[in-house]
Amino acid sequence: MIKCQDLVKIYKLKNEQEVIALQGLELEVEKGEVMGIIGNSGSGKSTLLNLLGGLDRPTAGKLIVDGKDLLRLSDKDIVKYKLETVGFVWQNNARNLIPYLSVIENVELPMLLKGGRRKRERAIELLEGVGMGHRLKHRLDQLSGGEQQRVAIAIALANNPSLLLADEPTGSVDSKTADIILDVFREINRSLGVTIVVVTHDTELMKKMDRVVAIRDGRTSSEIIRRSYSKKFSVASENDENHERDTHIELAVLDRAGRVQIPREYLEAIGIKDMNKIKIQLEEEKIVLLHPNERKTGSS
Ligand SMILES: Nc1ncnc2c1ncn2[C@@H]1O[C@H](COP(=O)(O)OP(=O)(O)OP(=O)(O)O)[C@@H](O)[C@H]1O
Repeated sequence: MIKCQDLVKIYKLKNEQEVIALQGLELEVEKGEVMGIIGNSGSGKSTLLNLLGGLDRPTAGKLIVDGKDLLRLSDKDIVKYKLETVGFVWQNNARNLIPYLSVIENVELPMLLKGGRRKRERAIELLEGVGMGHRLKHRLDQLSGGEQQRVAIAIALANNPSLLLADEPTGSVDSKTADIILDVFREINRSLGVTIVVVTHDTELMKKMDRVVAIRDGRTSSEIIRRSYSKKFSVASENDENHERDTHIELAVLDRAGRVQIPREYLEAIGIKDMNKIKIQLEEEKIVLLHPNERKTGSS
């Protein structure tokens, strides 16, 4: 569904300076996955979401979504892509909903823009699907935060997108509401087969994703994969016991040049700080990383 290879995004600032927001990001997302993206502030999460959503263009690399090459699409095709292939749910509801329209009119609007038919029936169907069938005539300020998010999901689904992108969809609601929103995502994923990519800081939300990809400094650095999911897609071997702690495994991402990003905490645990070299040894079937002054292997 999504293939990013060596994806680069450089923002040019007015004073001629450049910001490298993504520097060779690698990511593949299967059709029908529910995937999370995590990362520190400034790591490039929103930049990635904007590129996936066709709101901004990559600087270099490869970005294919649903068979469309986003580096090569014409401006006209990008408009079509935004209307037909992707749906967005933002944290900020002012961005999701038009305040002076009713709930049902908000859901009808994207269909109107696309020139679709059966708008009213489909809008009702969608709103019932997200548990908002009883609030059709309400306006934005008459809904709770969680209700607004559910309407936002219905709007995002209006034109039957194959990809749903959500930026911190539970960022401004309590944990119970966050749970309900996540259930809505799961349900639409199951019933409509929509691929869902969610940027989140919410650790509870992360636990419920098939896969969570961590971005560090504009690169994919590691992946946390649910065991049931890893079995389904055979991405990792395992000798597991069905223990709560064991339901996820973490894999570091290895790019085609053989680069791996090692989490700072791991480096600091072996005394590596402000250094640009590390000792690397091959031991039987293991690659061991050591402090440059370490003489014999043992800790890594
Ligand atoms: N329009 C822009 N112009 C210039 N620089 C930008 C622009 N948008 C983002 N950046 C920079 O690109 C880098 C990545 O930003 P991005 O917003 O993608 O990070 P993020 O991981 O989403 O952060 P946060 O969690 O704080 O939203 C940052 O250094 C940011 O300052």
